[in-house]
Amino acid sequence: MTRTPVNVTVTGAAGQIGYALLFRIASGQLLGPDTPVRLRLLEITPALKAAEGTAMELDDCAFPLLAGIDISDDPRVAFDGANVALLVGARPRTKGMERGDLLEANGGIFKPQGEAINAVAADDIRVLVVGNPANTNALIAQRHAPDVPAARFTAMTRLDQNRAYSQLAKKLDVTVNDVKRLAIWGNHSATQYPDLFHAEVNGKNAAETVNDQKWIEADFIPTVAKRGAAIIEARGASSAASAANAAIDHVHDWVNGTAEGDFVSAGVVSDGSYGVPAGLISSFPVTSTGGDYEIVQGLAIDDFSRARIDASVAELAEERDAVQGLGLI
Ligand SMILES: NC(=O)C1=CN([C@@H]2O[C@H](COP(=O)(O)OP(=O)(O)OC[C@H]3O[C@@H](n4cnc5c(N)ncnc54)[C@H](O)[C@@H]3O)[C@@H](O)[C@H]2O)C=CC1
Ligand SMILES: O=C([O-])CC(=O)C(=O)O
Repeated sequence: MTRTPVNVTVTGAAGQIGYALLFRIASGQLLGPDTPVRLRLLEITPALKAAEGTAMELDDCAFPLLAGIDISDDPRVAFDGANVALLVGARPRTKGMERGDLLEANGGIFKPQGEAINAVAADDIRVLVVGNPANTNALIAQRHAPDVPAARFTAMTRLDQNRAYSQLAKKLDVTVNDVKRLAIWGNHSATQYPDLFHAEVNGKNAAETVNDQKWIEADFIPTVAKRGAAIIEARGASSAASAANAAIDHVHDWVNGTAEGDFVSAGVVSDGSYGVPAGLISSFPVTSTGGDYEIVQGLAIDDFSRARIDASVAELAEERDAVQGLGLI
């Protein structure tokens, strides 16, 4: 192996997504079969021992691409020289916690992490925020990294996209390989808008192929938007392997490029496209060439889609105002 290893920092490494994610990164699925990786794991102090256990298992896999593992509870150490950062660790909502409390607790995590990325990460750093509320946590981190191009901070809505692919494929009795250009708009929350009106199934418009507006409104959209809650209800724990899988998809396509003629979903900093206020981190249809996600331009938005996008973006603006009110950005 002659290439210099890529430094991949993963926060929340001892958590359940971390456990599903690290082995796939180390096996080459994140960056490709020719790219060695060095893992930098960030955990809170009480979870360091568990992270060490996971590192022992990673060693025991003898992955040819894994050039080393470092573990730390200090963001300035864990993000030092990071080329890719997956911000998974977050403060989950617990009983009796108000939304403001949740935003404040996460501000206490994502503000210092943004500052550390600004101070010590590599110049080509690319950040994916998975920890919820993902879009607003990404916004907090981005605002505390003024020297890093804003476009390098993204939030994960790829799991929502993958869920939408499966639901549509089942409905039409096709495979996910027949589906293209199915994107999520807005927030990674129950207000998100999975858009069938620009999606294609075997080259034909997906909404027209479904030809069932009632199913789209009463079944498809709520099923995708509330899938996370349904998994928690069924599994007694939130999505982990599927979330890790989506994180792999997101970074893989960002770095290696999206397929010609297709687009994917990612929470990226708005430039004002489609009336989404500039600066919000909102999900859009995006393509990547040359290592940059760019918002797909020129899609016609009808009244139905407009109302859905506006509702989710309004929620993002509320979250931004709340963290602004708390002095977090
Ligand atoms: N965007 C998306 O599509 C999805 C997001 N999520 C979110 O991902 C996050 C992680 O989920 P799980 O792994 O299941 O949770 P988990 O609770 O199993 O693991 C979280 C880990 O983060 C660590 N952590 C907490 N604060 C930290 C800090 N300041 N620095 C480093 N590590 C820290 C904890 O010690 C814990 O090990 C949650 O916020 C969850 O809601 C989950 C599924 C999908
Ligand atoms: O609500 C959660 O913690 C899990 C989540 O984001 C999802 O599964 O989409």
